[in-house]
Amino acid sequence: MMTEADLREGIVRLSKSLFDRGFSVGSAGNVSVRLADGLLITPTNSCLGFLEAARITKLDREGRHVAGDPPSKEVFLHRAFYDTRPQAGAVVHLHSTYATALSCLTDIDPDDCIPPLTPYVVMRVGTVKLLPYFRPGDARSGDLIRALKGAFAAVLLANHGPVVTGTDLGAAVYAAEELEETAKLLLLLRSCPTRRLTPAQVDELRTVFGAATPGSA
Ligand SMILES: O=C(CO)COP(=O)(O)O
Ligand SMILES: [Zn+2]
Repeated sequence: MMTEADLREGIVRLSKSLFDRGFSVGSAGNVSVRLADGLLITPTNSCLGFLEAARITKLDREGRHVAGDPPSKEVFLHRAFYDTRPQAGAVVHLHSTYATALSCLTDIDPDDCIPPLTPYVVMRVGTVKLLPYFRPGDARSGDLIRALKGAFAAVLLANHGPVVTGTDLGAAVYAAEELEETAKLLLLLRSCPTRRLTPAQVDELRTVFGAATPGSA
């Protein structure tokens, strides 16, 4: 069983890993984990590369500030996922370059904006819904996630970036990385005739690996 101290250290370590590899820049992005009595989330305006475990924000189950610095202004995105997906143990929001580029295109399918190009995006991420643009910190984006009733493990915020869940922080980070790499492939292949996995191939992955699909983590 991980202690709160372990989870704080995990947020510091994996957030730095994301930052060091260019998945976040400046003070963009935020990371949280679910606790039995609330959640831990990165403080607002913090850089994912330079977090301090003791300053990570703790909120209680009602969202009240219990410890650490003031929370990310996107905390409602994270709480919307925790409240609607019991299997979600962690949430990662990034402005990673290729996923954000994809989120700005006018011709992507809002119900399947990261189509099944490779097995791992099916296994780690599942179907991704595109949500309409609201400014960062506007609670209406949280309402849109709640309206999905937990059916998606990940969403793409239009002209902004991805919000990805996993059963624990490691799984959420892997899924965010897989989403970003698939967005990169989609953009690299944009002008090429491209083979996608067939529905039967997607179903096989879901059967064999219990892949991340709508309705699972
Ligand atoms: O990604 C961000 C806004 O969308 C960063 O916001 P915070 O610094 O408040 O976490
Ligand atoms: Zn953001």
